[in-house]
Amino acid sequence: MIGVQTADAIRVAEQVWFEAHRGEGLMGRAAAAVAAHALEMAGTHGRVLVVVGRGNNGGDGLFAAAELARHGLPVAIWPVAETMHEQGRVAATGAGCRFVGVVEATEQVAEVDLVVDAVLGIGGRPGLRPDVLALAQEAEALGVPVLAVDLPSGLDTDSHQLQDSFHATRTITFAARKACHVLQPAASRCGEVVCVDIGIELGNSVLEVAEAGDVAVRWPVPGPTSDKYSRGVVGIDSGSAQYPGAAVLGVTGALYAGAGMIRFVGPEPADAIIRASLPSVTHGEGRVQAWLCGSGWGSADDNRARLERRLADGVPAVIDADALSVLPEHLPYGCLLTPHAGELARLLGAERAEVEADPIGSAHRAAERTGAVVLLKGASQYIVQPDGRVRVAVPGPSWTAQAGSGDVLAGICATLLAAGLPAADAGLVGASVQAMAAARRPGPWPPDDIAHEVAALVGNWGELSCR
Ligand SMILES: NC(=O)C1=CN([C@@H]2O[C@H](COP(=O)(O)OP(=O)(O)OC[C@H]3O[C@@H](n4cnc5c(N)ncnc54)[C@H](O)[C@@H]3O)[C@@H](O)[C@H]2O)[C@@H](O)CC1
Ligand SMILES: [K+]
Repeated sequence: MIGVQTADAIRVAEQVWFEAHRGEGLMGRAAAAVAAHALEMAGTHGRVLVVVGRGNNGGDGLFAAAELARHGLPVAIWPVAETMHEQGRVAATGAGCRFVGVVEATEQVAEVDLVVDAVLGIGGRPGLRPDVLALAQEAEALGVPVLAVDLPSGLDTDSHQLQDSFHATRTITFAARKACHVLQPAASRCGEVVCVDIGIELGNSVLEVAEAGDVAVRWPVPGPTSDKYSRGVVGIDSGSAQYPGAAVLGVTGALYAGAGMIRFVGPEPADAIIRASLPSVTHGEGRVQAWLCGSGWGSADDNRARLERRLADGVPAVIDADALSVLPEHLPYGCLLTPHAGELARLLGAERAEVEADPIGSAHRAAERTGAVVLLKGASQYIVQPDGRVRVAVPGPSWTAQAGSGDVLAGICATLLAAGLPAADAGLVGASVQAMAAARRPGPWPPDDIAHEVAALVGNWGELSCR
């Protein structure tokens, strides 16, 4: 898991470091890393424009500029504020960098091989001054590579929200990733994110982002003594006369994620379609280890009773879509709610915009209120537990933003719950595996094709664990 830290936590850790290592500087380490990446991106004869702000982020930029000039690269520096990091200025001047004003900097953008953005880092307020924004937009429009120091200036370090900012090709950050590097849409401005260890010690992270290896180790690969019951029986009550496809997709997700057995109890015409197209699915009531309810129910009058009937078994359930509007006071232990932003807003009696502005806080409110784990779906997928722990699934391509992806995902998660994974792991692993499968097959593939890709991906993990 990748731990994410706040700007405040970094500042505190830097302070602790300075108290223990008087006289030594962290900035030299940060600047050396920036210079190494700049050299790689610009090439040994590349021309570089470094845009520096007044704080320590600008200091990193000035020392990196000095290093590049010592390697023989022609370096121009635009200091955007009236003041700048003094030792950095001396180093850059001594190394032969040329200082330019806004007019020349703007002309230079079309000429250079790399722009280094060292305007604002973790001390920056969101947004950019108009002249700096104009240069950032010019670089983007011309396709000039941009290397951001710590974060693309203009972004809010601790937020997922988009601001007027540089659009980096690569971002070199220090000590740990911050929210803006990993959460969409802000992360889309960071390009490739490289995290450099500068030697400071950090405590617990505010949230964790899953990596492929975290998904593989949690996946319930069957062992030599597994049978269909021990692997997990999934009960699926989804679909309606209006939305039979949701049921077919949920069953497909469960099947290709490796359910030991599926009992489908949803209505026609989905029942007949599934009998005809997915013959391994059984039909009718029986014991299950987890339920999937809600996908494609529509706004029927009996949704509340339909959900109560399924929850009466007391086994964990994935509660999706229309069932999220009719939650009872008490849910069985271990349930997973799978709303998108609109559904979460309805559940909370809030506006969708409020959820989009504060996805983590909103998901946490729902988790606290219901006692269930919440998987909030979207470009970044948050798994939030009632105790406030937050994890983010492995990101995937935007192609999965299509009708039916959520139905498949609910089926995958229900399979994982039935296999015995705790709800937080079922949400994390389910959302991640779908994204990873989509990444293996980028393009406008329908969600059931991506479910097939899940089976191919997971099959490799099975082979690894059998060796
Ligand atoms: N503290 C340290 O020892 C280290 C700091 N490092 C660098 O230092 C950065 C943090 O430095 P600072 O705390 O000086 O903060 P920044 O360099 O991020 O910028 C803060 C300065 O810019 C001004 N400012 C803030 N928002 C603005 C806006 N929207 N428009 C115009 N001016 C604005 C502030 O008044 C302040 O003077 C990190 O991001 C990192 O790049 C690294 O060198 C590693 C070591
Ligand atoms: K920056």
